[in-house]
Amino acid sequence: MAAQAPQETALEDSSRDREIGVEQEHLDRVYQRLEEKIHEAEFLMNDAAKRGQVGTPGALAERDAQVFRAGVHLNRLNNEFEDFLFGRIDLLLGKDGKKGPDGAYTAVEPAEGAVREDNTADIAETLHIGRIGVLDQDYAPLVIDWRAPAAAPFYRSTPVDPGRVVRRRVIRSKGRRVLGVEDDLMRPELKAFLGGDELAVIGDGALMAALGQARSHTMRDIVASIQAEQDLVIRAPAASVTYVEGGPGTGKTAVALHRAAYLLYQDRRRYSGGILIVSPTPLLVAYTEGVLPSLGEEGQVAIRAIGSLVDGAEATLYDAPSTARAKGSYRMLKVLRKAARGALELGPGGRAPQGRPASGGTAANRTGQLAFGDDPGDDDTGTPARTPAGPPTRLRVVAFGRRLELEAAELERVRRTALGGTAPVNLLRPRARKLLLDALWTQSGAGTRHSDPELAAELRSSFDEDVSTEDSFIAFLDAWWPELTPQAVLAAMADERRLGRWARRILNPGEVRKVARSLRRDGYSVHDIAMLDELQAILGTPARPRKKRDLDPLDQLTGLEELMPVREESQRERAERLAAERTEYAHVIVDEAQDVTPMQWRMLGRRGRHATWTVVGDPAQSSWSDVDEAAEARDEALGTRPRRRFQLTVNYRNPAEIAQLAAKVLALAMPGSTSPSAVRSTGVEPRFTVVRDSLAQTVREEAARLLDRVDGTVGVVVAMQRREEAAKWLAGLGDRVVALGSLEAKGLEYDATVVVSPAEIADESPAGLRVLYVALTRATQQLTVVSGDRDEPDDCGVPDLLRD
Ligand SMILES: Nc1ncnc2c1ncn2[C@@H]1O[C@H](COP(=O)(O)OP(=O)(O)OP(=O)(O)O)[C@@H](O)[C@H]1O
Repeated sequence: MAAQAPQETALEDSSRDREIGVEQEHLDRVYQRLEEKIHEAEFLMNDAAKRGQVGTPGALAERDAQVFRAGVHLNRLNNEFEDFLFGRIDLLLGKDGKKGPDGAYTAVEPAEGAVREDNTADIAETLHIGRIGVLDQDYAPLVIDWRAPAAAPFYRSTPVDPGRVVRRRVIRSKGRRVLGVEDDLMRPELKAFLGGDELAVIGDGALMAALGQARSHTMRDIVASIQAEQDLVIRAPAASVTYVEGGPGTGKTAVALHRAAYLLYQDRRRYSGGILIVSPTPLLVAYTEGVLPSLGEEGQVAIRAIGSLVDGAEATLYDAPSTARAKGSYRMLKVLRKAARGALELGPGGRAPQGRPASGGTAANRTGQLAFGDDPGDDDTGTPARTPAGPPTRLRVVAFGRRLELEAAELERVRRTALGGTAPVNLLRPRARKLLLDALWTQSGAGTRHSDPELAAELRSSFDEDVSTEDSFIAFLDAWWPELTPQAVLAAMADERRLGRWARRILNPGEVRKVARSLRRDGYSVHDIAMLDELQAILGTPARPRKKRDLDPLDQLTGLEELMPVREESQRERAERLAAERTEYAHVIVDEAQDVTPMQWRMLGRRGRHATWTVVGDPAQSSWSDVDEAAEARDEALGTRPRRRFQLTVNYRNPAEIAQLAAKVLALAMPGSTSPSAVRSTGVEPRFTVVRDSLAQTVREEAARLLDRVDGTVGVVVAMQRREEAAKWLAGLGDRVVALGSLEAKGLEYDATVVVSPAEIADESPAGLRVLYVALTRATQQLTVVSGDRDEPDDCGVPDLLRD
């Protein structure tokens, strides 16, 4: 942390106070203006409400639009009131005298002669940067929105390439009080004057101050200290695919979130189609979702875990690595295609296999349409405990006074014909119905009765009408070609024998057994969610008549029903409703993209068919074993859109001491790759210890020790198989400490971490070394490694994997 130097002189103190006073004055003006704007917005809303429900439709439309705009504005102002102002730049005169829409001069480079020959210059423009823009009564900028072009130099300017910036200042405030300022000089060689006084320079680096702060359970925004290489990504044009790679702690997640806010600001209309941010775990969603509201967005951005992308199903279970490999790979696609068609033949009427959720889980329960007859039981063999009810094997109807009958073989032929091609199975039902009617018509012989085509057609149509309204025909069709749901097909795959049939020559018998067994559990894994989504695409959703929302007659009159929810719903409810209704997005941001499996890429691809993309990841942290197959799937999902690649190179999270240790594992996991350079050092080396009395006791003591040493959070990272017991080890230590499995640690960070048995973590999956690399890079200050026997620690407790 950038503590104040003890030898700071009284003179320095007084110039600091003076500069704080200057910024306080400005902040007071800004708040005064904000209050005026809030009153304006409130007045607008009240006034519009008072005008009541009278007037022409046009006037009512105008009223509602006004209420809508005022509501959004008010909400924003209220949200942004805290720590509103955070930056300032002092600039030289620009090349031309042109101003942009935000009232600031647009030139990036200084005018000739802006710096005098004796290396002195005058500050020609001062801009304050904040979370949203504020203009004064004369439309001069009091605060520039951080996403506006005029704010870019605040992030981009460096001493090597300063542009017009002389001094860059970060302002720290709480509520309405300015607490401190930190300056960086971009042109240290220059003597610059502002209003006749020499420009003051205070403090020693805002970035270091930000990085040293204690961590909480939620992420903070980094608007005040975005670095130049990060800013390039945040402001990259949205066209096509922006691909960002960088090691742990380089700010990929932070950059992705700020980019969402930036894109919305740049082109709100275009992104009203929604921005989807996909995170690997609900833990990471919870950690990051607070960042966006503080960036001034209200609802167009959905942050979802990859296991929560399918409505009505939520991933709560983990798959063993080998099961996950089978479920996530492209091979599963072929299995699902077979299963979707095969499931038709099972027919309705039985009950869902044991173990699927009793409510909300199986299609049978949710839609009442379908349940399968057999139950795999819980044993490893997957032997069916009962035979399926099966589809009906005979169709009997009476038409034109004759009894007609289709037997099993004929029905099978009709089914095959109907299933030909690749159309979604559920959408083929009308075709199957037509083919059945054709077969019955042929059997009736009625087609030969008339040579006149018009009469023949009439006869056929009345035949179709008669048969298809007959109760026995309707019941048959429902049983023989039921509408399948993804959940029901997945439930059908829980039967090992059946899955073995559908997966013949695609999965090996061991995989079939593991996948079937995993599908008999109560709940879903992230991989199941991608399978459900794929099945939805394979099955298709038959069109249904749309239910009309109950509308106020006045809304219908004005045609403004879309605006009404603003008055009825909170912003959050509205955002949730929009997110739930949305299936495709205008921009998709994928965080931790290195872990996305081929099947998951297909799921994401369906949500961004017409989208632009930001894909953020680090191959060295990938927990997915077949990196090439995932890359192929990613390329397929992103299509042929051109890619723009960025690399982030600086590690802002880990101190050098921890980064150096993690680099040893990186060298094993991905020989030849370079680690990002750590930006700071704490002087505290990682601590190594071995199990003393018991693993539980040792870990507990080490966690308690770290809780004493840091102000913020402590994370205890264990192999996935230990995560439940680890939570018990920490009981009673308070909520600053948490236990998490290695895969859950992805993307998160803590002040200090205890990594328990590197060997256990590394041995847990084929990508184990990369998972260990993730585990070792979570701490912002201190790291303790606890070794068990399996780690083969040396005399100093250093495990084999972490030795030189
Ligand atoms: N410019 C910055 N100013 C202040 N803090 C920053 C900056 N960039 C990154 N950080 C901080 O560094 C930490 C790491 O950032 P982030 O989690 O976005 O990294 P990441 O690249 O996604 O890491 P990982 O790959 O390990 O998940 C966060 O605490 C973030 O706030």
